[in-house]
Amino acid sequence: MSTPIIEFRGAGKNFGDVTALAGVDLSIDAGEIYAVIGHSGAGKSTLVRLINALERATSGEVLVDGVDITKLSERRLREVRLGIGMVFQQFNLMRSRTVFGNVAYPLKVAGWAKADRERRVTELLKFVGIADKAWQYPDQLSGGQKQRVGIARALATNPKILLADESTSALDPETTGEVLRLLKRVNSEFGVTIVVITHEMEVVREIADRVAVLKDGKVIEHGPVREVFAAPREPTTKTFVETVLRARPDPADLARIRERHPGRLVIARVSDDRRIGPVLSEAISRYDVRFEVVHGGVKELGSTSFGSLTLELIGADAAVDKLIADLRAATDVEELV
Ligand SMILES: Nc1ncnc2c1ncn2[C@@H]1O[C@H](COP(=O)(O)OP(=O)(O)OP(=O)(O)O)[C@@H](O)[C@H]1O
Repeated sequence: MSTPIIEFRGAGKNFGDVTALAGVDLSIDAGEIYAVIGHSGAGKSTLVRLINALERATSGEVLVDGVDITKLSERRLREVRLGIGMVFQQFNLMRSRTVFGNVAYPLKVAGWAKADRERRVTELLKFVGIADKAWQYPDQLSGGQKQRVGIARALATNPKILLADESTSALDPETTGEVLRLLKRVNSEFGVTIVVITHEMEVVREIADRVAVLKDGKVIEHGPVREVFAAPREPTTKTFVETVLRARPDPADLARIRERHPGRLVIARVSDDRRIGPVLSEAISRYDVRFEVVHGGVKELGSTSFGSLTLELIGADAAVDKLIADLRAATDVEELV
């Protein structure tokens, strides 16, 4: 049985007339990587800020390690916050301190002895791969290196939870990939629960076990990443998934496809458990319909693959209708009209 380390129970947050979060129910297990995705203004930062009580919920409960933190005094909250690390995309490093000094800072605040601090900082800088930069200043570092310092600093006091804000990504895609792989190591080697907020589905695909989609302050869909990718239900989720797959022809592609393919066009979602092969293999013999794959993309996710294929179906209208109906029994199919 997995144990929730963070639980939202009907949690809401209003800023005056603005409802940033409304009745959020969400449960994050110890040791998992949980992604929260949503467009700008959906409420992601607010959700994360409720976890370390930088904001207080205006309704409902937020449990961290079984304790409802909405009811705690500031003094008790400081203790809870010690168990939660935070990595900001804007880095928030102190420019006047060296890399070493930045990572050592939270240990100093927590009252660690000098020798212990030095040992811990050295170990952390090695772990994040910037031991050789210990005596440099933030301004001398690249974005990726700064992010590594931020991760080392966030891990300094051995938090159980790490909150990572990837939503205003200041890094190029390659560096983002390196940072995500580092976060994965933090999770697998130290068992740290990671909550990552993002507006990129590629980030979700690369790193997360489960994902929640936020829209207008509500969780509209959540589940294991593989399931959400294979069968997104809500239109917002479908759009996010499509940005990763790039499987849907954009209007310019579609215009070119139409010039060469006058038959009816459908987009079929495919995954390991949504196979269209059996239906298509009988297209000619059973339906007297020819088909051609005219566009598509299939990606790997863990041990499964998923994606979308755009097919041209050529045959009598009634026959094509029948084939589409049988494809629909196997998966989501959309006709492009
Ligand atoms: N301190 C605040 N005072 C007033 N309104 C706020 C405050 N913080 C957030 N909001 C509002 O709450 C809503 C959710 O904001 P939030 O920052 O949580 O969204 P987000 O999904 O993190 O967006 P982004 O991706 O742009 O950071 C928005 O309408 C925002 O304007």
